[in-house]
Amino acid sequence: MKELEPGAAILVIDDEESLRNTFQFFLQNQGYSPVVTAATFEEAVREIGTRRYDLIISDIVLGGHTGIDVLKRTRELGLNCPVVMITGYPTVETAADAVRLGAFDYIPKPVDKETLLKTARLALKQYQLEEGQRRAEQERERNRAFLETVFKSVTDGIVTVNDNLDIMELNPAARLLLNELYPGLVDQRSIVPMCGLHTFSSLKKDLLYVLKTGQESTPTLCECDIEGGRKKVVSIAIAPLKDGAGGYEGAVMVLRDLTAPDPPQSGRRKQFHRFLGASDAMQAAYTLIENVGRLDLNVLITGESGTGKELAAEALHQESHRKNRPLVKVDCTAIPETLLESELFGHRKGSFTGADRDRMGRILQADGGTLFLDEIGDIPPMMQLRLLRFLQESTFYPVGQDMPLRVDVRVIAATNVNLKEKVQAGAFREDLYFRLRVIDVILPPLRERGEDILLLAHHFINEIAPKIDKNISGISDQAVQLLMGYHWPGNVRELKHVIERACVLCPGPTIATDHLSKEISHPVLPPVATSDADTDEGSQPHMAQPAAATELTPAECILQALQKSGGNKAKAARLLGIDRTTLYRRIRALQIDLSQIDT
Ligand SMILES: Nc1ncnc2c1ncn2[C@@H]1O[C@H](COP(=O)(O)OP(=O)(O)OP(=O)(O)O)[C@@H](O)[C@H]1O
Repeated sequence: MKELEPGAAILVIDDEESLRNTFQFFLQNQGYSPVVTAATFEEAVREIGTRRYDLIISDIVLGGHTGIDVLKRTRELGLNCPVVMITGYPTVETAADAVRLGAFDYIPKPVDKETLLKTARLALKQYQLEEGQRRAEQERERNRAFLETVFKSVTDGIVTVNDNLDIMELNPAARLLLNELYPGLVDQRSIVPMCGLHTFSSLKKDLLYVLKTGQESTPTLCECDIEGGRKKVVSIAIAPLKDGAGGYEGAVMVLRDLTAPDPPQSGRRKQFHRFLGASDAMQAAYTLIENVGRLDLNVLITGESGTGKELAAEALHQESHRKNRPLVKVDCTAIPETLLESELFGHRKGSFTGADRDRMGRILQADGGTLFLDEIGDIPPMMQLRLLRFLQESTFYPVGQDMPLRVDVRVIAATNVNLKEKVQAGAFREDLYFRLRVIDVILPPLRERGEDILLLAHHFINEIAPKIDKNISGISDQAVQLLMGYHWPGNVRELKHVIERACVLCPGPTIATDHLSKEISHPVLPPVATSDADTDEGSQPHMAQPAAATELTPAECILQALQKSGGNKAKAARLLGIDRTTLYRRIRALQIDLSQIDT
């Protein structure tokens, strides 16, 4: 009788080719698919990292490794699929050990096909059952995570207290507000000291009423003095904290800040943390970072190279309640693939060749603070899986350790590749993408921040010139035009290098066109797309490397685009892959004579 487990994927690991092939042939014949084989521990680990298996059948002796190593690795990766050991008679005790360590079962050699089939069916059946339960648990966990996200992101402060008026939980908004109303209260983990303040004289009475009767209290409006001689008006509503079984286990306070907002800031900000820039695009980025910073959510920062993604991560950390805890940065591409795992998760002494002592990973270093994962788009599939597990559970296993560690870390990731496209191409896990991108901050390229180019250029001159004993005070009009007309593929980082070079070359007080590099004075621009279809909305052609560059000057490129669009500037901007304002700015900066265009 064939009992198929449709789609059940099986990995067979054995260093003996004939056995591998026999198992594969037999199991495939029974309808299991795919049945993949691996000859070594390393090959098996690679396989486990690249696809999902429902069952692993492993020889217990594997060259320098054992089937138990496979089992451990599988569990370290957070995978729960059953592992069945194949064992020779002399190693039955090791096999029994394997079962104690979590193997599903063992089959002694020579392997009887019926036993193999029976064990495989049993393992898959039990796995199916457990997976069902796990999925239900995950569903509950997702709901819980959703509620937690709401809890963390609402602007009202939410505090839960028990019968003794001890603080059980509070969201980031409550933490901020309570810190203003009563500095130090949150650390005392009790609401009692606040009840002692004259302003909150009815708070204790209301809390006790709710705790005693299980009824909501009438919301109160409190006016209180805060630091700097300012006042805050806060409404407090208290309700019983239901326990899901008809009873209640404490009270929940909802604090709403009703203070009239400060008058709008006069003028726009030219600086924000380490960012410089007064353009509209940067004003929007500053406000977003301010608002998102204080919410304890994972953030994905995207933007072209050199747009300041690291600065954004620093600013988000500084704006959060974690600012006095560490901000740990990891450039995922700077660390070789083989070391990335131990760099992030740490390792135990002896867990691999060269691990001569315990090592604390970056995640643990970031406990209580923020972990910044730069260039996240390039991490290998196995690391994607491990990171996902960490983000789902806030726990992780250092390499070679069986006991998980729990940490409280906010993750900020950054990438200059289009992660959504990578997800669509199957190169980045979708579940990880959504976990990382609870909120995204998109940094604009420099070419879309026209006025910032000069602001930054002058800032860099003031920073660099004194360091090399130069007295440089300005930039010639022609050089300004070139800087304004350039498309800055390397963004602010490139601008800084250009100014550094110009300062070195400039003998007098003014930077002139001669001091600018060839890319600026004779830029090679991306070729003009030939049809609207080449520049559909989502593909942002200016962000991609041009497939083939032309030797046209910027002015010629613009003229060519305008010719092609019959003088229609919106269409020409689309063809060039820039927005209309940038096109207008460049036309002005390059003093392009529009009368040359045949319309
Ligand atoms: N708005 C800005 N104001 C001042 N300096 C900036 C600004 N944006 C970027 N920089 C500077 O430009 C350089 C590059 O910034 P950063 O490393 O944050 O960019 P990035 O987007 O992370 O780049 P990559 O993707 O290549 O890692 C740094 O020296 C940074 O200080």
